[in-house]
Amino acid sequence: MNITVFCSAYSLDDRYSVPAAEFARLLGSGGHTLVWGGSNAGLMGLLADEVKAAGGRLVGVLVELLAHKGYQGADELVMTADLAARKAELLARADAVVVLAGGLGTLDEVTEVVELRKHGLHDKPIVLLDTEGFYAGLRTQLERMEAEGFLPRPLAELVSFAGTPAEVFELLAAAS
Ligand SMILES: C/C(=C\CNc1ncnc2c1ncn2[C@@H]1O[C@H](COP(=O)(O)O)[C@@H](O)[C@H]1O)CO
Repeated sequence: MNITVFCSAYSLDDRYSVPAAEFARLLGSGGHTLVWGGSNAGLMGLLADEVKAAGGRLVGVLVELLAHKGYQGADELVMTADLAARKAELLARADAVVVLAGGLGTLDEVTEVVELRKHGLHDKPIVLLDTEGFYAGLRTQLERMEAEGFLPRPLAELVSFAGTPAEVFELLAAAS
């Protein structure tokens, strides 16, 4: 399975880096391909290192602006002209999308893929790894949207939340 992952470009403490590394090892040892932003920065670089060490394949989707941060050792690197084209490529290449802890870049990416799913423009599963309750606030906001009529479809049809890296793969298996 090609799994597109969105996550922080910053180095984070063990609360986030340990589950991210565990997730990466499960991805690699499961014979999956990591599709990601192609960077060696922060959690993105850690993820790629661990997937590679576990025997997984790496497909990086870079944008020209950040090409100097490109990960050395990816099996495939795709260069896109701008951030919008990169987001489209990251989704096009995905069988599923997994979101680890991240900042505004990650939030932008997850919002877009959920919005596209809301409109029926793709049906790829989207799973957020809710490490340390990092996405509790986002989940509360989405549940309020659902409860108060802001969503045309049940929230459960748009996105799932996993508590552990292993649960991410259970949810992906159940969705396929
Ligand atoms: C932080 C630094 C460089 C950032 N380089 C990036 N290279 C590739 N992809 C990136 C980069 N920064 C953001 N992204 C994308 O957004 C997500 C991470 O953003 P966040 O704000 O940290 O959550 C990630 O999924 C990427 O696709 C200098 O060291």
